[in-house]
Amino acid sequence: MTAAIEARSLSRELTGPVPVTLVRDIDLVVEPGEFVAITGPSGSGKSSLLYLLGLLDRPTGGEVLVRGEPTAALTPDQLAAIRLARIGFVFQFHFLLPEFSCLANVEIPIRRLGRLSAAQARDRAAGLLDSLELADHRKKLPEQLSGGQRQRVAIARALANDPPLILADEPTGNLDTRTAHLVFELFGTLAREQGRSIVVVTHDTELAHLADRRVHLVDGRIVP
Ligand SMILES: Nc1ncnc2c1ncn2[C@@H]1O[C@H](COP(=O)(O)OP(=O)(O)OP(=O)(O)O)[C@@H](O)[C@H]1O
Repeated sequence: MTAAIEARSLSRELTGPVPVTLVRDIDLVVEPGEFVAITGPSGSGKSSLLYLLGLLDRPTGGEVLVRGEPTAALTPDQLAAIRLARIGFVFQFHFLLPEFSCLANVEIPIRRLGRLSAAQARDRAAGLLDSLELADHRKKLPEQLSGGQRQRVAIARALANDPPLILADEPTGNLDTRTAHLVFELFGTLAREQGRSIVVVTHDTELAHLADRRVHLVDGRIVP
């Protein structure tokens, strides 16, 4: 099986008067349908690794392969095209557009992809919200929802491009324990039932146990 995403000897250093190593020598393979949690203390490099896997940052050593394809030689436009086609991002802060309804927040990125008519885009956005049990909240503004509901809208938006890979950086950092569990269970469902690969950064080791596998970072390295 071709890995959804793979890191080979991945390193990221910042040069300057005091060089900083964000991640060092990371080898990681994430298979289709696999749900992986990246854990580790604050400052251990979790976000840095996720940004590299998401092609939002470039490594200074090693490489990232998407579906077995090397990415090192690609231009910024080519990297953006891969992100658009293959990766959905979820962040700690939902970044929903406050003046638009939940439906519009999901519909707008679908329309930007330019593949569907306005009516089809609206139907798809509504379907995504329904599948995340947000059917009753389509017309509401983000501020009218709870934190967990808002994060579910953000996940629906991340699914706009039907990505085989979802990368999430502390998506439950703002949520209470019960809601955080529900969000992790949702990721598990997206992996098991829809075959998507999910990589979630969390400092919460209990939540991480809801993933199929845990990768623990200390000082930018994977430790057993
Ligand atoms: N642009 C930067 N300049 C200098 N140091 C940086 C920069 N970005 C990250 N760092 C440092 O690199 C290390 C790794 O940061 P990173 O955000 O990846 O860790 P993290 O495990 O996600 O932390 P947290 O759980 O606190 O979000 C930290 O020590 C951080 O201070």
